Amino acid sequence: MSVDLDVRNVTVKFGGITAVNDATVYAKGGTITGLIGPNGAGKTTFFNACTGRNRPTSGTVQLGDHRLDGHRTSNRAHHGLGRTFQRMELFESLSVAENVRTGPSAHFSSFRLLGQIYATRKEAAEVNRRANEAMERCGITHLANKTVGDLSTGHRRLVELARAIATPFKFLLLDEPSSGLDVSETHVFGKVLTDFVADTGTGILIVEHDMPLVAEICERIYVLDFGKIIYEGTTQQALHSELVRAAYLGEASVA
Ligand SMILES: Nc1ncnc2c1ncn2[C@@H]1O[C@H](COP(=O)(O)OP(=O)(O)OP(=O)(O)O)[C@@H](O)[C@H]1O
Repeated sequence: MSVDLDVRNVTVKFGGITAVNDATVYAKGGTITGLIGPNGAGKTTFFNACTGRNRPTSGTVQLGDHRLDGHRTSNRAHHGLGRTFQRMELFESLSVAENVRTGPSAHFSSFRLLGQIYATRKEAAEVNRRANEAMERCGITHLANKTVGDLSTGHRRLVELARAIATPFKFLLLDEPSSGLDVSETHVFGKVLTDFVADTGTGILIVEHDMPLVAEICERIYVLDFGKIIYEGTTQQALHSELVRAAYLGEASVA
């Protein structure tokens, strides 16, 4: 079942800086929504406000029927809000399969009173099943036993994505997930995302600087500039908006 992410009037301040200013974003489940904007516009801060990593001075965050604001980060993940980070946070010395399994394994253990200690056999089998399916979806099954520290950036990005999609999240926030990929790797990455969303109904809100990828995969786009949402519309509308071009896309925009 798809759930929507409904974030309203979020403001985040760091001392005298207003990093996010009264931002409202509605991202529909089962689709990919883009959040774009220049460096320093407040995109990561907005994600952190959604996941509870920082404390907004105002605003609400709702996932489906659940109000998440006021909850700790772990509780928000428990309710199905997942994220990836701009800088990959993988376990370098573990294998690809072990890295991917940490996602669902940590998620399931958060539902148990005694945490990691008493995983049932059924649960371990489900973790394996999910990890194998995610690795297959991401085309990295052949790398399952390789050490992550030995992989290329492109493969590491796919491991990170596999870990996120192996976890039973209802909605994913992806922070510049294609950073460091070449053009053909980015195309493959985009296809994995669109297939995943279409097959599972999971919603994605993606922060991305790669405009061809945004144009290819996003249904709607929000544009942040100096902490404010300055534009919201379909991807085609956004790419042809004078306001968006002036604020962000400049001359090097995609048609
Ligand atoms: N912990 C912090 N303390 C103080 N200022 C911060 C903090 N985090 C972010 N900022 C400031 O808030 C503003 C928004 O930063 P943020 O990282 O959210 O932008 P961004 O759009 O994600 O940028 P980029 O595209 O470069 O990742 C910037 O001016 C940044 O310097």
